[in-house]
Amino acid sequence: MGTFQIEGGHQLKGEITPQGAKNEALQILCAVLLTPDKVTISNIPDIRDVNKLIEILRNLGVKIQKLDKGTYTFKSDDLNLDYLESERFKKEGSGLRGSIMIVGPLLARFGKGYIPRPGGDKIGRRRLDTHFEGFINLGAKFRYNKEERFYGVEAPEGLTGTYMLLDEASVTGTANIVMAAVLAKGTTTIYNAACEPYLQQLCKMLNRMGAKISGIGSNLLSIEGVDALGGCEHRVLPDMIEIGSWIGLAAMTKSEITIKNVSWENLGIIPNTFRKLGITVEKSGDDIYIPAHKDGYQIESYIDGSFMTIADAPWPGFTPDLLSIVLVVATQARGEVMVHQKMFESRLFFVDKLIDMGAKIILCDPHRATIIGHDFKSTLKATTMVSPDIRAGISLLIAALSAKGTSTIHNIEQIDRGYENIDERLRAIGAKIIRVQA
Ligand SMILES: CC(=O)N[C@H]1[C@@H](OP(=O)(O)OP(=O)(O)OC[C@H]2O[C@@H](n3ccc(=O)[nH]c3=O)[C@H](O)[C@@H]2O)O[C@H](CO)[C@@H](O)[C@@H]1O
Ligand SMILES: C=C(OP(=O)(O)O)C(=O)O
Repeated sequence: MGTFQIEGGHQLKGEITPQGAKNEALQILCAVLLTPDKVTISNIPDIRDVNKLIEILRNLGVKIQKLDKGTYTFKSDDLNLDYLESERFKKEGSGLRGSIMIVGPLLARFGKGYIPRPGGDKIGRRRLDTHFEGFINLGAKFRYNKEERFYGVEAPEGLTGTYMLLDEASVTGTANIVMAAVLAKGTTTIYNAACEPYLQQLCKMLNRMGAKISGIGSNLLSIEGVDALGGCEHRVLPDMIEIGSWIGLAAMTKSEITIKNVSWENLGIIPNTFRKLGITVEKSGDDIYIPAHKDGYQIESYIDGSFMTIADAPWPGFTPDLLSIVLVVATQARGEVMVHQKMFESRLFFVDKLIDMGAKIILCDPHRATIIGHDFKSTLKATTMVSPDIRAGISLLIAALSAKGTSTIHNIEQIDRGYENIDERLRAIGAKIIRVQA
């Protein structure tokens, strides 16, 4: 278990460039399985989850070449499908959430797809029904081995397009079904589709490969099946969750930070949500400029004067992956806010650690926390903590950077899952953080 030691209380200053988006990269990497031709992808983040998925692709027989930092070519012309039934795959496939998205492309191209129960954050129930109901709708046969927690779908005769109304707008579920439908016979219509920029990027990439997808960016996708897909080039967008994390970090440490090349048009409601906390988020070309909040930041209230709530929702709503950051930033705001995490039932428990550090938070129930900000009149106290999941981890790190004294965060592998080289990048803007090897 790796550890960070963080000396808090220092203002940071400078520029930070976001990495490529983790959740987009996981989808895009799975899409390389849909064609025997070469696919070139750039801006792939060098993070644990992505590297694990690249390893799975390699073990599946995908020929992978690294051209440059973040740029790889993939060629899936001679796959080793036996790997899917190996003990090794059972271990490697369950190491991350994103591995679930190899099933759709494999089913579409080879008539079968298998996956052990995927990993990812332990933040509540993470069911896969939407994925498999989608495949079944397309004509696949489904089986599940309860003992081994191993899922399988098969369609030796191929898939057939149909209309489907998803039971929820699942992000990875929509990506999986889209990747299966692009090679199905006939037209598939997916209503209540997720439409995060991750998915928009995936659909645009698939169209460049020869797919016929319309409705991109909406919750109604239409996919006219084609016989085969070819190669393409694709660049992963900057990671909007990292961008939100840096906005929170700047405000909470009263630092002046420029976040470079953020792709503003793909940030949706994120900048405005931080503005509701009173944070100045300035657009400067394609950068975000956050001035030092010397006088703190004041949480807005609603027009009628009632209490602000920040809640998650499928895109274009506010992503659940930034609620933990909103929560930690609110601990030093002027005013009160309720954070309502609707999607996941175990994602707010980390507030205990913030309370230990001196934050004023009431956990109303597993989904809702009320935060009363200190307005910097009292700083958080340094402590020792364990990172329970990726976003709680970064939130605790932000808390530690703002706290008085030296904090220790264990289990930083959770943070490394999604943040590239975070200690070095934070040191470059003045943070006092060191990585202590396990
Ligand atoms: C690898 C990857 O891309 N992971 C992301 C993906 O996970 P993932 O695709 O696993 O998450 P899903 O979109 O399937 O669902 C997330 C949770 O929200 C619930 N739910 C979902 C849709 C809805 O309309 N109502 C609802 O309550 C689901 O029951 C589930 O508990 O999307 C999540 C939701 O944005 C993000 O937190 C994860 O970072
Ligand atoms: C929940 C997350 O990731 P995963 O779905 O990979 O667990 C996240 O990125 O916040």
